[in-house]
Amino acid sequence: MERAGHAAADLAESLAGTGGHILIVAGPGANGGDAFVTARLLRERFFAVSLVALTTSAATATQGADPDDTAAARVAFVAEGGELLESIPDDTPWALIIDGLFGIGLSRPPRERAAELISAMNALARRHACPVLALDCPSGLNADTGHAQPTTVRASHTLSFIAAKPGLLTGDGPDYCGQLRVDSLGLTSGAANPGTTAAATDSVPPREKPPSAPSAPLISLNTAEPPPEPAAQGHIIQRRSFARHLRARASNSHKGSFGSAVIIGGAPGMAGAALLAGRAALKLGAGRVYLGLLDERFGSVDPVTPELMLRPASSLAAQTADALLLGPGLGSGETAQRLMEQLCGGPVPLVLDADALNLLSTHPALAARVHSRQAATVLTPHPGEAARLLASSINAVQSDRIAAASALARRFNAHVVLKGSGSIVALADGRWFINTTGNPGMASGGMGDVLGGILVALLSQGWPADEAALAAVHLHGAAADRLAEAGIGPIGLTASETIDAARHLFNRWCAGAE
Ligand SMILES: NC(=O)C1=CN([C@@H]2O[C@H](COP(=O)(O)OP(=O)(O)OC[C@H]3O[C@@H](n4cnc5c(N)ncnc54)[C@H](O)[C@@H]3O)[C@@H](O)[C@H]2O)[C@@H](O)CC1
Ligand SMILES: [K+]
Repeated sequence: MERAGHAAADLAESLAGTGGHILIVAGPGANGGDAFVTARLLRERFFAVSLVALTTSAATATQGADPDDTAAARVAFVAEGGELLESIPDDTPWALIIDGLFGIGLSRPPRERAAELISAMNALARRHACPVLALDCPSGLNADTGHAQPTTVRASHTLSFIAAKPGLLTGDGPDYCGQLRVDSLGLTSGAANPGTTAAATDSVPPREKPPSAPSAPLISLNTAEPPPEPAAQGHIIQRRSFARHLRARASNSHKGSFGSAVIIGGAPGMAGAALLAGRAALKLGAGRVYLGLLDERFGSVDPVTPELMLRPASSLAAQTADALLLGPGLGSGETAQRLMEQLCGGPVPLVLDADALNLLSTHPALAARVHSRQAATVLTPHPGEAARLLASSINAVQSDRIAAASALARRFNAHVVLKGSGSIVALADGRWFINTTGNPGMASGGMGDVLGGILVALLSQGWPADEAALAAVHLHGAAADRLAEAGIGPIGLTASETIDAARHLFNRWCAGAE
């Protein structure tokens, strides 16, 4: 706690500037203890500190993880002349607000005085345009799941202690955390050095308790399935998670060296989805890309990308493929269903996206077939598709994205990419990863098709499906980030632009240029 307070005071000092007034809100547990230590240290550094405690009675400060430490921190603050205020002083021009109300111990929605303090912190930050530093986790955000309560501190900065928590990185987490820093407090070796950002350390700590609540809605489709067990440890996707496959191409290679990707989709009116996936597969290095369109009137050439080999979908069912993507614009008619039945049993890696996932959710025989596949399967649902697959609701999925992705991975014996802010990759063996690349510009039409195309391209080039899923998600987001940095997004970022940026970045990664 003392180390946490020192790390927080250092960051607070740099955020507050010189001589400003700092408001600190302290809760009843160890997060509040961190706040008392921070407050004491900032006073020692001559800052004007106003500390408001959720409970001003020391007797109630005994329920947290480390009650003795919290009580001692409170006593030390008071002993050095600090005052516990009942309410936030009016008319103070705050230079910084520090949220030490709740951390990982939030156990219920904030109500009454707790909710009032959170609302006041948010309102004062807006009024004074001052930064808000959340200690460990913004109060109101579930640090395990990334689910934010209606009343949650909207921090501009979050200093997370020891390691990043999964809920800071997915779902509502990134929006409420602002800039995230992780300080290991010297307690872990290697990656998580004090002051590093979350992206510099790839471990997120064990989930301390089973995912809250989702088990009932999430597993209602198959009651024989055991409730979701949290994996021992998750990871943040880093380039090193898949770097062993990033290599320059041999000079002595030909298009057969990089495999054939087959993409099936593009029902009438939805050819665009399949074309985007095809173009992504081509530009991310598949040797040959066959596009099986259900809309047979579309013709045999895409004039924009004549390299794509367009065929009637039915004729591609028997085509030799090294990897298969089923779903972009597939529709849900009988033809789509028949194609899925035909192709699901094949011996090559299979990516199921979009309408293919919807068919899976409504046809139990298809689901059984996918579960028993010998070759790898990757499912790439967005939260709505995940909810349908789990016979659940989008809210339930979003309230614990890691549990939802892991439940799908178990149910379908597949690797699962649950898309959205902080995409989750849950592998069939139980490991899970959070992706930290990407930006809101990716919430636009065709982005999912591009991800599917990148994925099938890597699979056709022989990448193992687990690392292909990690790489595709990470690259897709990194490409969009690169475009946003250049002002091509986040507003108005298009899926097509993301394909070209991903190609550029992938070549640089493979050349070891960055
Ligand atoms: N575990 C460790 O090794 C470290 C923990 N640290 C701090 O300890 C924190 C965890 O401490 P705690 O386990 O005490 O948990 P918290 O301090 O996050 O909160 C638990 C307390 O809040 C109360 N509470 C929870 N939800 C509430 C609600 N909605 N309304 C009113 N009261 C509510 C609980 O009854 C309990 O008293 C971390 O987030 C971090 O800030 C740091 O000091 C660093 C080291
Ligand atoms: K907090």
